[in-house]
Amino acid sequence: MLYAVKMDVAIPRDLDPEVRAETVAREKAYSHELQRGGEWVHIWRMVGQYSNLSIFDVASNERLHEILWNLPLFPYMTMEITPLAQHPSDIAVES
Ligand SMILES: O=C(O)CC1=CCC(=O)O1
Repeated sequence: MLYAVKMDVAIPRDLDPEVRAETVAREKAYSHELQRGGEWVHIWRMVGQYSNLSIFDVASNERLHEILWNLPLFPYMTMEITPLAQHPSDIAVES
């Protein structure tokens, strides 16, 4: 199941800089692990924003929830989640 997830990050300005750096480093490592495992298919920076647009390919709604809930930056994020379906004009799937 494919999902587009827009993540807007808003880390409080007064967060301890060490906690901030450590949380961002854990977020990166967690993201890399899921990318290597094939569930986090794409991550794009949204120009001019502390936001990303990501594509996930996961087995279920529950699995996506688990992944997102465990993001180290989850407490500082707002997300918009869009389930994706094949488009009939996609030449990659046209028969
Ligand atoms: O910087 C972001 O957009 C938040 C984020 C998600 C995965 C990652 O490494 O950073």
